[in-house]
Amino acid sequence: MNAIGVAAMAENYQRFDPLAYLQNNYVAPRANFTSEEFVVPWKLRCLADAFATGKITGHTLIDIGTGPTIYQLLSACDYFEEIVATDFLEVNRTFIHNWVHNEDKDGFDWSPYIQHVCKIEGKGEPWKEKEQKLKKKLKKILPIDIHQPDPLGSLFSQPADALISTFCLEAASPDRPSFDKAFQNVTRLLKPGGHFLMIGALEESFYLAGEVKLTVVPLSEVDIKESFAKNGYRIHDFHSYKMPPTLKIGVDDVQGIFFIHAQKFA
Ligand SMILES: C[S@@+](CC[C@H](N)C(=O)[O-])C[C@H]1O[C@@H](n2cnc3c(N)ncnc32)[C@H](O)[C@@H]1O
Ligand SMILES: O=[N+]([O-])c1ccc2c(c1)CN[C@@H](CO)C2
Repeated sequence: MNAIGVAAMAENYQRFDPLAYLQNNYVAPRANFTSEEFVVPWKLRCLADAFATGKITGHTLIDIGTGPTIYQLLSACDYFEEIVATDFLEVNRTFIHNWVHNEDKDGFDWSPYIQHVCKIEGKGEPWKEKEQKLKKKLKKILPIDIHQPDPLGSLFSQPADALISTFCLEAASPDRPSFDKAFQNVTRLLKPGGHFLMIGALEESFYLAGEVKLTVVPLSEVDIKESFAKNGYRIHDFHSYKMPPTLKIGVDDVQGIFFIHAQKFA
């Protein structure tokens, strides 16, 4: 592991501003719910369709690098008893805690996301019911460091039934070797036969989150498929989204987004 690069990354993340990050990525123009040509509905569709297969289910789902967002858990909450959110930064863990416990006076309005997911899931579920269900299942919000051999430390003994991770590994690693090592580290958190859903950035080298500019490991579609294959996964599904010029708004240099559904060999 590139200890100096990882330490520099950790230092940089101390200036990560959750609200700025949310403003950059989770409000218009990127969060336009009128068409799946926009990136956020595209991401929600990928997740809703993956869980609708019913193949991804169990007791515990761990979200690796939750950040200040919960959209990635909305379709999962019908299929797991317990959802574990994790993040490197206390400011993000507190952000999620405040949302779960309705203490988020200066929080973020996730209702358009919850309403959209209820609509595309087509079960006629009232959005406030889904919101309450997720809050009830989000039982743990833990510190994590993907560069540690045991990312959750002693906080988590038995492997999880499934993992989800969105924009974390490539955005938290200083270089490709560190990314590959982090991939191995998080794979240890998943039981054999468990499913892993990942959403991430394609060919991105930086992103902004307030005053700070974070470096990102540029990944191609081949890179990410290779990472899963060489770490003992079978790829069930892969989709990619090309970022339209209208959504290239200066907050990063992302070229596209990938969605992958993989299963760890038993
Ligand atoms: C680009 S954000 C992704 C947030 C959210 N999952 C989403 O979909 O927008 C990257 C996240 O990785 C977290 N992170 C940074 N370094 C990390 C590390 N060493 N281990 C785990 N997470 C880390 C950051 O705190 C941040 O929340
Ligand atoms: O278009 N989006 O919906 C979207 C959402 C989150 C993020 C990006 C794009 C690109 N940058 C990553 C950080 O590496 C975070």
